[in-house]
Amino acid sequence: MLLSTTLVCAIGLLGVFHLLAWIKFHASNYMKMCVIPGPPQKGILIGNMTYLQTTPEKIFLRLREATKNFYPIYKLNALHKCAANILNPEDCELIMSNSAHNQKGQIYDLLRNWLKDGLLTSFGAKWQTRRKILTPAFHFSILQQFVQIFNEEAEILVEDLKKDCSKSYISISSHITKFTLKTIAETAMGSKLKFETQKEIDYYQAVYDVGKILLYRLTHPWFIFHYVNFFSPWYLQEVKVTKTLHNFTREVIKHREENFKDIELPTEEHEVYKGKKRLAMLDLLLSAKHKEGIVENDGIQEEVDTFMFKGHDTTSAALCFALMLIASHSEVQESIVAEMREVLGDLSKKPSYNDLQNLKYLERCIKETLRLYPSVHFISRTLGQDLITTGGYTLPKESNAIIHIYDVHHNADIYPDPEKFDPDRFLPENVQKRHPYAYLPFSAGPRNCIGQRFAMLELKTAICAILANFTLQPIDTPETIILVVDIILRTKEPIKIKFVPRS
Ligand code: HEM
Repeated sequence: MLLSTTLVCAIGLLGVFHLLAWIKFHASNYMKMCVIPGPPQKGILIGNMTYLQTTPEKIFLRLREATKNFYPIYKLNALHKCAANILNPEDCELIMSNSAHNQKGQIYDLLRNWLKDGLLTSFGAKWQTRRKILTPAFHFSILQQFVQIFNEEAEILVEDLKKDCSKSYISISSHITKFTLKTIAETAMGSKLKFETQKEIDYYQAVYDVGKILLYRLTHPWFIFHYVNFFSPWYLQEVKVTKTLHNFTREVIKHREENFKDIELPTEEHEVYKGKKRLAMLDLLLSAKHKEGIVENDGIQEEVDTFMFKGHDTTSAALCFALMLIASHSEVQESIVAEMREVLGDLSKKPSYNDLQNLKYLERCIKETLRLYPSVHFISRTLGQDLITTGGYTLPKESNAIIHIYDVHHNADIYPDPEKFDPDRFLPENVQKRHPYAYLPFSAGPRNCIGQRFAMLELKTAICAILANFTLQPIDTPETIILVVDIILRTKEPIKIKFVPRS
């Protein structure tokens, strides 16, 4: 009896010590960050939650307003956490170039039910091993093979658009999302989706539903925290949708693994590059599992889910914005088509990998699209050590830093007349004049986007296929769309464009 009472007391005391240490740690971080300016708060706990608890379009505007008022840095508080919001290239560099700050910020907890601990969300040794396994999947010889898939899927997209082009406009986002989802499914998992079977339709619906749930959590920031999320009205729906997503990818992996022997995996690393057969990213993971035992089934699933998410939503948003900008700037559209004629000879020719590399003007248009509308408009890190910003503020170890890529890209001192669509900003001589961290659509430093060259090729292929078949006329324009905060930058309503068949 005495022993058990002593044990309970000891555990209780330990708990109290832990709690005190935890309070001391957060209070000390809070005090250090107090001096950073920021929007008005309502007490320590509520902080800026009410400032951010409004509609997604108003949150978007409030963030821009905060940038205007507090540049180059401001703080936001929620519960016991304080985040520094970083707006200038110099501080971005301090954080992104230093691998001590490689750990993602708390906001990524939103994604953990779905993506678990995949390449996007993991850090440390696990992230390093996975990045090493997956990097060969983006070697140029593998990307060369993917161009065929991009062309096949772009052709299906064009056929889809042809069915609707007699209408006065097409709301493009569902067409484009299907294209990018199918493209990533085939390249990442070796799986050709048609969205005809019930399982595929359910998966497509689940990808859509999970986006809505994540947006709800993002705009009700207390639900970002796991222990609070249990009380979210969407929690059970999130569990159900996540199960559908996981069941689908688990089955695809199982099927691919059963046929694993037929896939002719490379035996040496250099054979990955020489392989004549199309290799899906999943094959590299299966190879790592079977040959080296360095990744388990759960690990493979984390990565497949991560690639399905990161590989479709980002490119879909970028393609929608690019098409809107091209439709709204007829002179740019003509110049892209003129370049296509020059490089391809005949507009109906499917571009090869080399053709795509030679479409330099189109590349500048895509870069400028991603400047104006960076699909990933913010990223966040947990700082691995104290950091002193260029303005002299100390950001303590373990505090969160949010890098607002959107605001860096819209800074008038870096990009004069920042709302103007001007692809020539990306002429080499103009790029040279800017700070290397002034353009961050794919992030930068060790945790940059592994799929950036993949994305550029996919976007170019789709735009070529569309412009070879249609002239685009504007319905929505940069002036009429309403941008909203989401994990990915989106418009409030799907973008509308008129597609006129090219004679
Ligand atoms: C226009 C298209 C794309 C944009 C704008 C984009 C942007 C980004 C950004 C900003 C990051 C850093 C995220 C962070 O630090 O939190 C990132 C990471 C990542 N991206 Fe992309 N991405 C695009 C396309 C793709 C594609 C097509 C794939 C896959 C095929 C992909 C896979 C990933 C992965 C796996 C990561 C995590 C990398 C790591 O932490 O090691 N992305 N992307």
